[in-house]
Amino acid sequence: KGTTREQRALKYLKEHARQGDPDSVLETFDEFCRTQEWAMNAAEEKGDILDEIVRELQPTTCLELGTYCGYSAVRIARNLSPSARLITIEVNPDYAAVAREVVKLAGLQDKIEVINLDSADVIRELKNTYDVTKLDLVFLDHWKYLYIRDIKLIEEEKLLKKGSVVFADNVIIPGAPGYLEYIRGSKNYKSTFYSVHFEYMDDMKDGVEKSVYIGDE
Ligand SMILES: O=C(NCCNC(=O)c1cc(-c2ccc(F)cc2)cc(O)c1O)c1cc(O)ncn1
Ligand SMILES: [Mg+2]
Repeated sequence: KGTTREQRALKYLKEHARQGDPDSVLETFDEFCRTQEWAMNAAEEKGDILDEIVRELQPTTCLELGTYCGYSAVRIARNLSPSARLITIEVNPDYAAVAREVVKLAGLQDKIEVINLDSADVIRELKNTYDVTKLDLVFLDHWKYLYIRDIKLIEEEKLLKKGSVVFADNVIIPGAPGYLEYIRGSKNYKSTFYSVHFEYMDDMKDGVEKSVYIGDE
């Protein structure tokens, strides 16, 4: 078939989800992944924990690494306060293009900015180019071996403040080499592990890690 899985998912969303309704977009995407084709969304149990973090933290500035089709970007942004925003970075141009459409379908284009660049290059520019002072929430969901590189870069750029939350997907499957040791071994974070099912697979276990920054500003 000439189409990619991501394009087929977008087509399904456009045909079955209610325009401007984030909840409908997410429900429809979950339905697609359970009935048509699996996709690597931070869904179900992972999404519920993400919802809980956003509702409790009420973050003003959020950063997501690894947009994919925009499922978690919509999941985060639907719970943000009016002036809050989410910057989400996706290195893959095909994924980024689909994500922009999904964000538009959800009616959240004023809250979400999808950037199709390498995460490290953007992190270095967040203060100067993207007008960011501090990050209240960071969601790590991109290439797993990059989690440790990028969290160190975020610390170097002094983008975290006391209470900032770093939430990492896939710390069991595929796993994030070096990340768990680093973040659990650091005196600057208080980390909690959540055992969750792998997205859309009731017989597979994954894990997510929530780390609260307690280091110096
Ligand atoms: O950004 C890029 N991947 C998304 C990172 N996310 C993941 O890799 C990811 C993978 C899995 C996963 C786990 C087990 C399995 F059998 C299949 C997939 C689950 C997840 O929840 C993820 O988040 C990317 C850009 C590119 O150009 N080429 C290549 N990959
Ligand atoms: Mg993931």
